[in-house]
Amino acid sequence: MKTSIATVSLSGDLEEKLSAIAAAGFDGVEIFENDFLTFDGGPRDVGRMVSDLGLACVAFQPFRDFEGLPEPERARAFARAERKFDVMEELGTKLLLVCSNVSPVSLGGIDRAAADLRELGERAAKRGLTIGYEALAWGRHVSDHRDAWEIVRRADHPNVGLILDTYHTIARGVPVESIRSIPGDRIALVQVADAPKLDMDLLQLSRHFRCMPGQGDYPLVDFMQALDATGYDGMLSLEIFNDQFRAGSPRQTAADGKRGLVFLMDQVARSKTNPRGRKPAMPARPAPLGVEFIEFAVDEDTAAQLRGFLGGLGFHKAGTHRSKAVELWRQGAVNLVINSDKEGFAHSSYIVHGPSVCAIGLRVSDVEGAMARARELLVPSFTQAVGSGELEIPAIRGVGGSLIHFVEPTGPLADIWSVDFTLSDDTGGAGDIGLKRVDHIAQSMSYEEMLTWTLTYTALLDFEKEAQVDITDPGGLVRSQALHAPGGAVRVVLNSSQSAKTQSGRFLSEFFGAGTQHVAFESADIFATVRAMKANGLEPLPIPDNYYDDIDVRFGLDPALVAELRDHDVLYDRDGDGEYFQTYTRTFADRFFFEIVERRADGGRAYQGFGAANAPVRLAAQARSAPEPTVPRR
Ligand SMILES: O=C(O)c1ccc(O)c(O)c1
Ligand SMILES: [Mg+2]
Repeated sequence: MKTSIATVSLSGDLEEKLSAIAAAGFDGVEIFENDFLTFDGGPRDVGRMVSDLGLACVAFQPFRDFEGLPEPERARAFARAERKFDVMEELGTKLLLVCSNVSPVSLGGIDRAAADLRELGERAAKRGLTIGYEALAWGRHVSDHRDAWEIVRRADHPNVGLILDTYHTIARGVPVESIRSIPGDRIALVQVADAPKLDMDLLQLSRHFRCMPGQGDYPLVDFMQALDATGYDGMLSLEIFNDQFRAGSPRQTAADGKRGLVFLMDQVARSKTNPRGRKPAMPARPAPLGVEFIEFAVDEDTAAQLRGFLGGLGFHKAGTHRSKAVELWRQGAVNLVINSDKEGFAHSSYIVHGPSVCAIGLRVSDVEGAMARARELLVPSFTQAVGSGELEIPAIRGVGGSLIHFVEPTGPLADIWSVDFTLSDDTGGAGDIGLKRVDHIAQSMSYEEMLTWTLTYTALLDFEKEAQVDITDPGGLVRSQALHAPGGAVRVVLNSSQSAKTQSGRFLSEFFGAGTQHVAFESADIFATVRAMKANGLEPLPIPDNYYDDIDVRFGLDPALVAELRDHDVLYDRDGDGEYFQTYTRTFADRFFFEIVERRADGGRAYQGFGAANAPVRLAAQARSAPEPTVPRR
């Protein structure tokens, strides 16, 4: 598969865009006219920059409002086209993208449009050039690729081809199956874009909200399967108009684009109907099986405070690292690592962010497969020297430069603890409070990063996206994207906000970047857990009475249950599968906090959400509440 991307998809000047495109490993680039017009150099200079970077110049675009015009506009359109052909000759590109006319003076009529394209094709042929015709979803008379194809077919000229764009086809609801009857050799170029399912004007949606494959909701796998049936063997070219990307890092956006295309073609190769018999370029997505550990970067002082906090939460020290200032704390199946070593990754992370979650360990079905996918998907891996006899646990870079380590149920990575740690079941603390496992991990990031991480998690591992939700924080809106592994074995919630005043926003600005903001543990009996936690001197986050008065009527709950919720500062939610109970600690060092949840099942599977309806109550309570006094009272 050869890949390309239109310059309009990235921020920066033309030079920055082109170098980002080359760095992400694309084969070609579509030059957007605006990027050319604003460039301080001639078309030959642009052509040289493109070829020096090893890129092919796939197309020059867009050429607007051409077909079906009356005179004198028609003659002027041909003159304009000749001028574009001059530029293309110097640029070194063969293909001009002609998008369907939106002008109110255009006349319509399939044969008139076909005659115009045929004449333009004839003129292009004289210069060894080709034109490709694309139906814009908001075209005046042509807004459907089936009509565009009929025009191209009737133009019947070897230098006139069809351009397909996933956005225009899918946004308009044109059946992708209609692509299967188009001959692949008449398709000049295929543009690929994803988009969120939003009920809005198609032009506005296209110009501001397109996104990389896998970041939106469009059925691109179906589109590609239909395309494969045509025999099309040309470039897949990203054309992504997106306000965030125009403002973001061109390198990050370009890498996201490449990652999205690689993941898309991986899905096509793995689908049952795979008309071209494509072979997957990497192993299948490994399943996340559980959270093996959470590692905290601290210094000596905050390590002492964290021990006290975790002790109050019922954790006990269960091991000491053989060569580093690292401790393992445990409860149920939860492993927490307190790293106060003065060297290595955790220490650098502490220097940059302060006390923080610096790494997460995920148990996955295939560590080698995860690392192989990471390479193909441009996710950087991480290694650091380990002591002799110690395990090297494969890792990739996660959110905010933190690490995601991978372990697996069998083989050398099955038991990481007995290798690097001296294990001692010194219960130390006040005793178990009933925490069983990590239920979910919530990470805060900038708005721009949210799409990057949604795509990275889902492309790399078997995570499924849930619907995005907006949550009100006293400081602004927070957008939340949940991901879950099969059976809820691992759940990750990504939060971001454009406001610097929300909890998510403050997390980023005060602590230098994105990261894990809270970890939720599962209890089998949340009320008993809260009582045990209180007995240890750790008070849950106080929840206002108004909340309980409201849920009483909202869910029609038993008054005894409402009283119990109120007494324990436990929040409540219910979905079609069951009930959810949740409570929070205050924040530790103003940086991260913990949640305790209980998921109950009505019948089959348990409640699946995260209590989104309760999040505003929690956020407001946190905004009011002082951080946890660092060492809990005993
Ligand atoms: O938004 C536009 O005008 C526009 C231009 C060229 C394209 O290829 C396209 O898909 C949209
Ligand atoms: Mg297009």
